[in-house]
Amino acid sequence: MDLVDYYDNEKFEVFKDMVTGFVEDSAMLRLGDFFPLLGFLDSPGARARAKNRYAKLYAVFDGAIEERIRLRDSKPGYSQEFNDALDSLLDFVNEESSEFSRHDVLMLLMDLFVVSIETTASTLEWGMAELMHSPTKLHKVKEELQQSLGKNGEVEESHISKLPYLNAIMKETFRLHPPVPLLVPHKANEDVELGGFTVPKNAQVVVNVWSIGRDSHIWANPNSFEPERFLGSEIDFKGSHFELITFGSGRRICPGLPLASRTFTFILASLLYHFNWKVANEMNPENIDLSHNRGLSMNKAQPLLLVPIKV
Ligand code: HEM
Repeated sequence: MDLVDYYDNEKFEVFKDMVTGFVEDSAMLRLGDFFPLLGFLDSPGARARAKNRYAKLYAVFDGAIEERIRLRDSKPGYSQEFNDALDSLLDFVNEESSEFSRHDVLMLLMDLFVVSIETTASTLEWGMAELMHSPTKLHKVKEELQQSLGKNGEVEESHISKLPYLNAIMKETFRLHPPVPLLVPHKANEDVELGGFTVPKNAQVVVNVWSIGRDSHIWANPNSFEPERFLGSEIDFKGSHFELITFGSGRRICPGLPLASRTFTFILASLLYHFNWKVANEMNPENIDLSHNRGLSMNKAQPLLLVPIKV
């Protein structure tokens, strides 16, 4: 399903603005959602703005589904012209006694495109920014790639598990820059004793993974980007090491974890193996701004502007 035309920059920009605008407005909304008492601090109109953006995104996906259904209906024996995820999902809806509806397809696509794009893109931007800011680490990962892939190789998924430094960079990026810093609100099913406190039944529980990632009782030099800390370490982000739960843990752990981690490493490896990079506007890499934006989303305050140089 093509929501943006790769060669139509304008259409791409419109869609990108819709997604980023929706995420920004939702992040602003969240203060009152997480801490009801602080709801009065929420920007007036933010909820209405987010609703409006949501409605626009909804219309884009609804339109794309409608168009595909029309195409399928107009061609008897439609032979899956696109043969993509949307075709498979619609086939599934059409199966006899299927409990999966067209509305479910729409919601799934919204999750896939909105939740997954922003989170993965944000961590990739942070990973690149941290590496540009630390030339020795950048050099180290490029060397690892060169040694593993040789001179004229192609990055394949099968290479990734054999690149320990690249994997350590991913974990370090997830630790320092979790794109969902407070996870999503959970509710206690029953009274729970936790670290000497009682969490009463039905209490809303907010987990601050951002501060866990920067806790000096857990991590040495917590604010510093040091992928080396993960070399030879068992700590992973798959939900059983509570010092690194960027994707949550337990039953509601992010279902996109396998896709996100593969996408992160694959794209980062490809960008670093095939290109050298310099910061735009002749800026010294040491001066890259590494601050987060205001609000509760953890995007970079200033977008990272880099110029690729083909290797
Ligand atoms: C770096 C990338 C990502 C991060 C850090 C991330 C993180 C998270 C977190 C923290 C949650 C809430 C977990 C909780 O309840 O405690 C979540 C939920 C979710 N994520 Fe992700 N995510 C990422 C990418 C993705 C991708 C690629 C997809 C889809 C392909 C995805 C789909 C979802 C969905 C559908 C939920 C809701 C699950 C539920 O409510 O049971 N995420 N994610």
